[in-house]
Amino acid sequence: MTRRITSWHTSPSRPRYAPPPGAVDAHCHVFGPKARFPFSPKAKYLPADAGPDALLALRDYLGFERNVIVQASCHGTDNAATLNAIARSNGKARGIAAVDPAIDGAELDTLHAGGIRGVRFNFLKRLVDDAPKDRFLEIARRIAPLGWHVVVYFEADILAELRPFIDALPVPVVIDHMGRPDVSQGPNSPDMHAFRALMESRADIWTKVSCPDRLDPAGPPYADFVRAVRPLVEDYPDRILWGSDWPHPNQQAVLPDDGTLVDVIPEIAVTEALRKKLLVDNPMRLYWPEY
Ligand SMILES: O=C(O)/C=C(\CC(=O)C(=O)O)C(=O)O
Repeated sequence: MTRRITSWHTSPSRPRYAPPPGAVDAHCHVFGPKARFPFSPKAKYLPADAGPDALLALRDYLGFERNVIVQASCHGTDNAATLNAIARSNGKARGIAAVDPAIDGAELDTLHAGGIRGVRFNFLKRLVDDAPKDRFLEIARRIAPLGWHVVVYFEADILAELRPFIDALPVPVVIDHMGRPDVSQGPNSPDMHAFRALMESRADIWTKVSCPDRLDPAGPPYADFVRAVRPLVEDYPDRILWGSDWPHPNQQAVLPDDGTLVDVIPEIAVTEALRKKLLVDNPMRLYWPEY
């Protein structure tokens, strides 16, 4: 693995849809820059640099005000690149870390001071070597006093197996990309039923209604994604978040156009009130509760 990959569009279109003032892109990443923030020896992909300058420029270009930067697996449990990007944002970014179970209280406090508000548990076998549930539960117990939450990333085929683990998490839970359902099966598919059962199981589970590019291989205008996801937005308006997923790790086969992704927002959240919850009120409640 030596060739560094570019998974993002270098000249995305300008979206037709203008997000409301204060809009938050609640799922994005940074890669490096590698010279300062080397990738993990265990990284499953080796991306080109996609650092804070590019992220913040894209934020402005797309009409957003804030970012939630999620530690990408290529940086392992060294959160320095994510912390650097948060520090560069002038208070307009917060983050989600990946941590080792051995992390001590002082290190957690340092992460909190640097803008981290949760940890991510990644269950995708192509991205991580192991995902030890018992150790993840230990971490979740450790972060509870900080008021943090956990972000869980998995694919639909392991949701049933993960349910006891998710049920046992003692802090709020955010599910990435709705647990990657097969959206081509529509809004009433077995995947969507299982996911809705999870959303019903407790009041503090949230989800990101994001990544049409990953979930809908038919591509723009992502009609299957819109058909499957719109009812979810309407049924859980206070527990949904949206994220661009820039720089789209591993999406180099078909580079997603970020402007087109933003234009999906009014298709899944069809009223101004829903869009304000999705893009402003909900992420602010979770990531900037002091406002
Ligand atoms: O960020 C995403 O949504 C998805 C990823 C990458 C990732 O999560 C990581 O590297 O940590 C993926 O599916 O390859």
